[in-house]
Amino acid sequence: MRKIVIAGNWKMYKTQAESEDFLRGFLPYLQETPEEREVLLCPPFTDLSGLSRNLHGSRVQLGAQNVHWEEYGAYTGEISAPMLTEIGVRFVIVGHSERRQYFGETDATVNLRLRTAQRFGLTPILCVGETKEQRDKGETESLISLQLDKGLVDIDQNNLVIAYEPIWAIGTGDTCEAVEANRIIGLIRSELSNPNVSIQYGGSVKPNNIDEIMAQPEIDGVLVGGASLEAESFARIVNYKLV
Ligand SMILES: O=C[C@H](O)COP(=O)(O)O
Repeated sequence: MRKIVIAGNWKMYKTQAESEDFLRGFLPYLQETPEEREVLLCPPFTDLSGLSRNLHGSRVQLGAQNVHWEEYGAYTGEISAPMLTEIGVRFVIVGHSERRQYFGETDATVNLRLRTAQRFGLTPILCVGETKEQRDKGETESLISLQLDKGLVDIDQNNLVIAYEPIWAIGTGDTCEAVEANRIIGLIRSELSNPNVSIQYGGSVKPNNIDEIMAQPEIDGVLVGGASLEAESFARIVNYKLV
């Protein structure tokens, strides 16, 4: 049985005080959320401890936006898996296109981070996706295959979420057609040894397109950036309607 995982990736937004404000507005909406939907917030590192305390006893899980592959060491600016698990973090985003684009993340380092996340009991969310240029050249399928082949070496597919995020759809308002996202996610699934891995769509998911996206049979959730920053908008996404 594939799980529905709906995650908000706050990227580099929200101070600790702002994150607490968000929570006060957001939590009441979860009374309407069907039990089987897993709800996840991935805030900046500085918000994790405070949110972890405030989320105690709630159904919202916490995710980090990155994790280093070593358990500890002289790696200025990085964060380790035990530091995250100690404060109640359960998920971690790995290989987001912004990490690949701005911080030199490669499929090889993505694989190292995935391995370490799993070794310490975190569930990684592996992000894959193509640029506009790669899509225009017809390279989408081969590029994603390569990202999966290299990223998933020796990875346990029983403790994994994948997010398909076409880079041209991130933060642009230019959502990938739901049917096309469904097609690519179906292709991703066909390359996995475990067909029950939850596969999310990410890229300009909004309250006005969530119902159509979640109506697609291959799509098991969403990874939401901008629209997860405001309580009411993320609540509408989490409480999507079955159409
Ligand atoms: O991780 C989330 C994605 O990058 C999507 O961001 P967005 O919803 O602002 O397009």
